[in-house]
Amino acid sequence: MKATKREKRDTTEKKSSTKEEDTNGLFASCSFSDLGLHASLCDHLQDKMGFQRPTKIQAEAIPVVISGRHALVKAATGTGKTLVYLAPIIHLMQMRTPRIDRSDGTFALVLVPTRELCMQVYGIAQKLVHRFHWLVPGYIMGGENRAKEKARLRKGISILIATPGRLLDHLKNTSSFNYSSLQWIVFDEADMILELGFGKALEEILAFLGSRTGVSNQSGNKKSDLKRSLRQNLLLSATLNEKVNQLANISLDNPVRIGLDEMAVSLENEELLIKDSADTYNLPEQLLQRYVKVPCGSRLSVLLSVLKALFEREASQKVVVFLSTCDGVDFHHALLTEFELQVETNRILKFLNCTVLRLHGNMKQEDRAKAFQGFKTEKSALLLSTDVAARGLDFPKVRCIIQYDSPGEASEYVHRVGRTARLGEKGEALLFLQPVETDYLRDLELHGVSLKEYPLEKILDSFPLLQKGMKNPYKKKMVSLDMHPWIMFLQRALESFVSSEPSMTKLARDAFCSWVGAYNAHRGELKKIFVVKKLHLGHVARSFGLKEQPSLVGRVQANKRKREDKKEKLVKRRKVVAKKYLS
Ligand SMILES: Nc1ncnc2c1ncn2[C@@H]1O[C@H](COP(=O)(O)OP(=O)(O)OP(=O)(O)O)[C@@H](O)[C@H]1O
Repeated sequence: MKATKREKRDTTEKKSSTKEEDTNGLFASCSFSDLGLHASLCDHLQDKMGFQRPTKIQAEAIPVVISGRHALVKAATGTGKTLVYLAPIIHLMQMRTPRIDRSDGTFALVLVPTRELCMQVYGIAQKLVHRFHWLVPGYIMGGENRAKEKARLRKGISILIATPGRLLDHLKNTSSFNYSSLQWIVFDEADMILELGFGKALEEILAFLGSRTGVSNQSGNKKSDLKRSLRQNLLLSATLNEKVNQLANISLDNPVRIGLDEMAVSLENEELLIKDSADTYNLPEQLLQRYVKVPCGSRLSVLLSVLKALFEREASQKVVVFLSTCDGVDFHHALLTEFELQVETNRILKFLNCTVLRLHGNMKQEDRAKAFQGFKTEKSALLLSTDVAARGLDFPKVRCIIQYDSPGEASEYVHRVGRTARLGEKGEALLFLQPVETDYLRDLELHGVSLKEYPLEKILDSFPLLQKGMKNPYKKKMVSLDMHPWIMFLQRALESFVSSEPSMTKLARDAFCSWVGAYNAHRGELKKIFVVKKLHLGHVARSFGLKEQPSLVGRVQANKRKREDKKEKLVKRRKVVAKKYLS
């Protein structure tokens, strides 16, 4: 007898799931339909999206979401948390009778910290509603055209993905935005939303939408005859910690805790309390985590050498380098795109032979979107980014994460490295530290993260300069890394390249000044590890290919003025908005 399509699929599923369970233990042994999801949705997940089985976190959390309970979900990066909320919400929405119509307004709201994540979640929602054409996903976010967003909101968006600032803007100013039927609020990367300073905005948003009960300030005006259901709120992140306590308490009602062990959470005076002990983070087991100790003056040459070694080892691969500032991204992007090196007499070669992309918050929205999509689809590329790419972004097949500028808190480290080794894939991460910063390793260890040392000498010795009979003094006596012949050669070439082009020199100077500012902005305990006064600013300048240290005085004041101007403009704008809203 011929096997049916579903039987054939079941056999394939069994085979692939056994393999997956053997290799990484990430997947559950049940199927999506065992979790109670609608058959069409399960078929779509399997046939069109290639998801044969739920991951363990999906198997545990999806039934909870279907049950209607509020939930707090903590699970490692790249384990499929987006589906944890989107699949059951779509399942519940498609079941409603009468059918949801877009004119009924928004039923589910997903709040995310960044524009790129907003686009990404929207893309997944679009795929998941494929067989339920009456459900309309949409997004609103900073940088987009407000008038177009207003028009989309007027037509109706059933599943709305939003960044908090822009959502608040529409709640205040778009009267046609109908959220009277809102049933779900999801805070994806909840801790990051708060870290970005959106705490007050979230409180205002919840005041508009009704925090736990689902009684929003529009509920009374509801025109549709749909039955009002109770609100269900969900909070998710790989690093849920004590910082989300307040948000959890105003938004969640007796939540189910998933991935947070009993010891890490308590109930005090009816208030949920996530304790410091929740700060131990799970990282993908297969992720190779290393650090490299580099004196400040050689940082740039070592970065370039590591990148060259990576792309020469495997021409086709994707690498992300995290930097602390937008100016830093711009400078390194220009440098890595244009820098050439004379390897032999009359032979000049491009130093890095790969596509180099950049991403940061000061770029125009269309350039940001282009870079984000570009890095998603490229088979081989290098992405230079600030922390806008650190959270939630799912770039396929990223092989290596380099944290050239150190992250702040351990949670930032976890999310940055989480862009690789996703869903059981291989991945490696490299953290740059100066000798005076190595206490940071201890800080990471307190959060359950431990790193091995990277074999830098071996990599540097492999470059051609040494193979041509040059002596390596570095090998014989323990002199500084700055004296390694390859590093000396490269540093000279970099300095002459940066000084030969005025535009490049300007980029380097700006990047230097911003870097010092960012270094000085470390908070709390980290201020004791990253101490500007311990740095030799001349060596910092060398790490931007500058022969001399630029003056910081005028710039620091100019930056301060710029910040103050910006603040003033913001206050003015808020006043205008408030006036409009109150009148
Ligand atoms: N059941 C599944 N089977 C196969 N692939 C899956 C499954 N669930 C999710 N994925 C894929 O796994 C990848 C990671 O998913 P997702 O981005 O939701 O992870 P995450 O846990 O939210 O990560 P982060 O914490 O970094 O935001 C995505 O490419 C997604 O398409």
